[in-house]
Parts: sequence; structure tokens; C-alpha cells
Amino acid sequence: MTITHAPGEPIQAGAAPARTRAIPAAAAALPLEAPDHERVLVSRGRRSGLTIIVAVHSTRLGQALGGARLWRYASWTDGLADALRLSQAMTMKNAAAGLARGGGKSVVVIPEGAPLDERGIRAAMLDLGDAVESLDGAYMTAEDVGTSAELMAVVAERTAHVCGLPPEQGGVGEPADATAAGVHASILATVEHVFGSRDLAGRHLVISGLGQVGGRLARMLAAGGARLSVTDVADGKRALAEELGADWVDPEDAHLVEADVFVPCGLGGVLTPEVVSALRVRAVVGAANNQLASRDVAGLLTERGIVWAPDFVVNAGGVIYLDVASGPDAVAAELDARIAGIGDTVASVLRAAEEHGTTTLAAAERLARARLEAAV
Ligand SMILES: NC(=O)c1ccc[n+]([C@@H]2O[C@H](COP(=O)([O-])OP(=O)(O)OC[C@H]3O[C@@H](n4cnc5c(N)ncnc54)[C@H](O)[C@@H]3O)[C@@H](O)[C@H]2O)c1
Repeated sequence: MTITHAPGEPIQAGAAPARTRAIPAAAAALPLEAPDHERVLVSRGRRSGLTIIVAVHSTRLGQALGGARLWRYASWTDGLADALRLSQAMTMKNAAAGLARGGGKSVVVIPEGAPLDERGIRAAMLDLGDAVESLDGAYMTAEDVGTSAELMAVVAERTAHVCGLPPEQGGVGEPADATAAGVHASILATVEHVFGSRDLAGRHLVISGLGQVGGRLARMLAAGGARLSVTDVADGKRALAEELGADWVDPEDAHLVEADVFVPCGLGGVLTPEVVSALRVRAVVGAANNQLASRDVAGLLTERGIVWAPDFVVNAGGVIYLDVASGPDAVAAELDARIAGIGDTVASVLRAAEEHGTTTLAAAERLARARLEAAV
């Protein structure tokens, strides 16, 4: 099988879900300031010929943990900028989640216009394994956009510093169940903060994106008695809406629905100033990574009185799952408690923002920084 791509389209590899939009160029600009990362490895894969980047932002709390992205970029420097940004975000996510894990991320750069067949993907994963192994345990990789549990099994041929392999190969599999459970706990905490009760019966939620996480979440929310409006750019997801008795809205109109909570579970960058000024909800809580198109959007949400539960706190269920379930003494009860704890963290972040008169983004970052500083 040969996979070809239109420029700007992400690659689809292994069992990875389809992605329909490339990372916006603006998000991938290389910063002028020197990065504060501990180590950044840029190498040319000897088998694949592709640029392999591993960015270790921080190991202050422990071995860095973050996914491996197999993605198409206009240039290798765009891939580098993405790795720098994403690894830094993983430091904040892992710290806010209370994990003894630092932040890191790897990126395999697919040049625009270049086709990549299964052999090429396998070669790239072996090259990634060598790059990870060369860091002597400073970083552990996992699946991310464009990769999959199956591809992590290929990485594992070259390094032990990889998690999330398929269960039939002794791994813990993909973390979407845990991510959805963490988002659900976050929604309950946010609804309680805003409305004074965790009861979802009769609450109206709008879910944008019914993929691995959004689909599971829709089922959980429907079971809790919520009224749902849902959407996805993939028309095939209408079947789930019908099954759950949810209203279907057009993807571009989802943020215009008058409801209690907007739940972004598609791609990042969804909260632009334009979208925020048009929202007709009291809260935004969702799985999507990097929801804010820019940092100042956090202030716009606060000004509009819309409570935003920071994405890197809300969607940490996946990384908690990978950390706890991959450990030597994984206990299901501990995992459940840690996932449920995401709701407690969200509640304390929302309270702290209110008490200090800051954005919820600032409150969540303060929590993560405090944990990092305490570890020195
Ligand atoms: N899977 C996890 O465990 C996990 C963990 C942390 C964060 N996240 C983040 O959560 C989000 C969803 O992850 P996923 O694993 O469910 O991905 P997925 O690819 O399975 O699902 C995403 C869904 O969103 C839809 N979509 C894309 N653009 C859209 C748009 N503009 N409007 C409406 N729908 C759109 C896609 O068609 C797809 O059905 C991503 O941002 C991901 O980075 C996922």
C-alpha cells in the first residue's frame, strides 16, 4: 500500500485515526528566543532519510513522557517548532496531572508532497526508536497524531522507552477510554462550579468531534441524562447522533448553539476571538489539545463570563493511563482514582482563578509551576 497526500494533509498511518487538517503555519513558527529545553535531538533517520526530532523539555519531575507525531510539514524547522512547543506543553500537562514525569515530544517530519508507503513508515519508526534510545532514558515515547499502538510496537524493536503498545503485544493499548473519563470528570466539576450541581439531567451540551474521545464521551453524557447537540466533519458520525437521540448541527455552527457547555473534541485552535465572541454557553470543557488559538483568548473567555476548563488539565487522562498502566504495579483502582482526580484539579483551578481574579489558564499554569518548583 502506498499512501500519498495532498500538500498540507496529515499522513494516516497504521491504525491512527483520520485527521483532516494540517497544523496551521502560524502555530509552527520557530521562536526567536533560545528554547529552555534540556535537550533537543535533530537527526536524519538512517533507514527512512526523514528528519527525526526528539525534544526533551524537562525531566525535573522524572523521565519525560509525550507522544510521537508523524506529520507533514512545509519544512523541518516547522517540525522543530512543533516539537519545542508540544514538549513544553507536556511538561505543564504532566505536572498539572501530578505525575512524576517530565515533558517531551517527538516529531517525524514528512516533507510536503512526498509519498510514504508502509515500508517507509516502518523505517521511520525504527529510526525514531534509535533516536529515543540514544537519550539514555531521558524520554519515553507513545502514540500521537499520525502514529498508533501498532507503530509503537515497531519503535519497541529499537528501544524499551516506549509505552502504549497493543494489548496483544503486552502493551496497555490506546488511552481514549481514560481520556474520555477524565473529560467527563472535568465536565461534572465545571458544571458544579457554574450551576451549583453536578447533575447533568436536562443540561444541554454541544460536542464538536465524535472521534475516539468525543464518541465515548457522548455516550457517557447521554447516559447521565444530558441533552446533546453534536457534530463532526465526518458525516458518518450522524449514526451515533441518531443512536443517542442527539441533535445534529453543522460543524461550522456548533459554537453558535445556545447551550450550557461547549465540548470541543476535534482539533486544536478552535477557540479564536471570533468563535469566543459568538459562543452562547456558560462553559467550555473538552478533550481537544491546544484549544486556544492564542493566549489572549483566555482573557476574552473570562471577560465574557465563560468558564474555560484548561485543556491540558482536562485531557490528561490519556497520559495518566499510560504512566500508571505501564508501571510495574498497575492497580485498576489507583488508575480510576487518578482519573477521577482530574475533576478535583479542574475544580481547584476554577476556584483559584475566581479567587485571584485571573484567567483559568493562568491558574492552571501556576499549579503546574508550583509542582515543578517543589521538585527542585
Ligand atoms: N485520544 C486521546 O487519548 C487523547 C488524549 C489527549 C488529547 N486528545 C485530543 O483530543 C482530541 C480528539 O482526539 P481523538 O483521539 O478523539 O481524535 P480522533 O481523530 O479520533 O477524533 C477527532 C474527531 O474530530 C473530528 N473533527 C475534526 N475536525 C473537526 C471540526 N472542525 N469540527 C468537528 N469535528 C471535527 C474528526 O472527524 C474526528 O471524528 C484531539 O485534539 C486530541 O489531540 C486525545
